[in-house]
Amino acid sequence: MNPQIRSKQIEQIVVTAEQMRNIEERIFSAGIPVAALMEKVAGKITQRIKNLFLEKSITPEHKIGILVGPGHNGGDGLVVARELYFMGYNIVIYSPFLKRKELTQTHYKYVQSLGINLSSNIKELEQCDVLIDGLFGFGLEREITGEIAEDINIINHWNKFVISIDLSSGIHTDTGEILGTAIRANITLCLGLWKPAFLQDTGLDYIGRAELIDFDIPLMDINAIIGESPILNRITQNTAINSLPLPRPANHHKYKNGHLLIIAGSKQYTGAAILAGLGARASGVGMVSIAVPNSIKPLLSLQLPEALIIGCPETENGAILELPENLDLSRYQTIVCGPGLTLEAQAIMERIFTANCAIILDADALNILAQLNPVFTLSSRKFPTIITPHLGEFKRLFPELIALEKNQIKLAKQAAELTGAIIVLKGARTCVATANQVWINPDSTPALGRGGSGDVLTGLLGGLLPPVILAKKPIELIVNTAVWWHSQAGILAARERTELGVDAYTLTQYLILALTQSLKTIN
Ligand SMILES: NC(=O)C1=CN([C@@H]2O[C@H](COP(=O)(O)OP(=O)(O)OC[C@H]3O[C@@H](n4cnc5c(N)ncnc54)[C@H](O)[C@@H]3O)[C@@H](O)[C@H]2O)[C@H](O)CC1
Ligand SMILES: [K+]
Repeated sequence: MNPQIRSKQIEQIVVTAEQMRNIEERIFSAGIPVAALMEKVAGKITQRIKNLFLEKSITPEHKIGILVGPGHNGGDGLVVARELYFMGYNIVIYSPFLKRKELTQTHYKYVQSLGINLSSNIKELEQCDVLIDGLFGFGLEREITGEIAEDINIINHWNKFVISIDLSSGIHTDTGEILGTAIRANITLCLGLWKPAFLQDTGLDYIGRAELIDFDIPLMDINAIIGESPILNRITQNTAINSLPLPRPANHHKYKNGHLLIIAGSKQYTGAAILAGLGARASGVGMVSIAVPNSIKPLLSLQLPEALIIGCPETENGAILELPENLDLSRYQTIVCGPGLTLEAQAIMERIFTANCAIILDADALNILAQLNPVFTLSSRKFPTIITPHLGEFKRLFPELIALEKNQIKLAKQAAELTGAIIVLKGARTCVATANQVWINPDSTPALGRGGSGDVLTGLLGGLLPPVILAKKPIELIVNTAVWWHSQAGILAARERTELGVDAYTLTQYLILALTQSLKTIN
């Protein structure tokens, strides 16, 4: 198979520890010997580590410490140690275990026979320039305690450059939770297929930069275990770009490209409406109408000359009191509601909840919804509903779920099952959940963690929906596209302006730039 096509398919897949074990079992029973596979995998890890050493100017004079666990993660570590030793690197192995799996023990015996330095004192690794962590991989199930936990804490305290094999030791493969303690890696080389730990906020600080090392597991074996439509999926550049309405049909006029209504803003939070409008601008939607309190209408017109600004009667404090009576909501394919509304805009919500088109609820619309029996309100909707809470808003909406579950992927999926809405649970690793599937955005930047960045996402998503709805296509995938695109803009802006330089307005200016760059690399 063409390696590029394979890589596009592989990068979308996520497997749990159990699924990985089952896939592994299939290929072992098909005939590849366990030792041969370990040799192949560790060879690929060694090659990648060698390149990382070149990038970091680490030469054979430097000292490399290898942490070796009792299972096959330790086995990988030992093969890497042996190969680096033969390349001339100065290696010291630390493996404080009395028992090892058979294959791991065999490799241990061999490195011993080669005379590679085996240390029994963690302090001796303090002289190392780099540490390679082969303590535990997807076989870790219980808490790390005792001497090995103390060792890990000492290692973390040293702040050395650490490369973890498969998973940073101590992280639970499926939940990303820290089991007692965990190695704080700079780079983690995930083996074969992505695991859920890489896609959740909990373990990210320990995983560092994540890279996938493909070792040619046949796709038929993967598919036999994960099925035709796997529940958990990674959003990739490929899936995101493919869902965009590009190229546009030559005969499309503005209304064929869809009409979005944004209901947002107040005297207090004027910027939120502007940012949502600028997010929508980048989507290429045919028409944007923005309903705001009357007093801020001139400001919106100035910032968004292409939009139709609808002034609404307002409360004493400058929030929307009601929508104009003659506002015909059936003209829009999508309504975005929420950014900067304040809780005072509660009176407009009944019309929004019963609107006969797709609605996207964000920010204050979610805070208002939280007071109105969210599960009942959302599940009563007859048209598509998307909600975009961060964890704080999610807690207010679904306190009963939060009481029983911590895992963000499960939480989002349960909320989608309960309500029938598409849940965009925002975080460092935003996930998009329907009742049947969850998609996770694997790449983002902490630069996006600031006020207004969510308003941009909501506007962008709002603008992307109408053409999809007009084309009568399913909307889930375009939600993924919005989440991915928004992050890519943040990543590009952070690269050019540092993580401090990505205010929400600047972010809007990077949306089209990020898309242009992606389109160049995908072709
Ligand atoms: N993915 C693949 O197909 C391949 C994976 N490889 C590597 O193998 C590991 C998984 O190996 P496994 O032996 O199943 O598990 P681990 O090495 O992660 O660890 C299990 C080992 O550790 C003991 N243990 C578990 N928890 C604890 C604890 N809290 N404290 C102490 N000891 C603990 C347990 O009893 C086992 O002995 C995978 O990550 C890859 O690195 C292959 O090399 C190639 C194919
Ligand atoms: K590891």
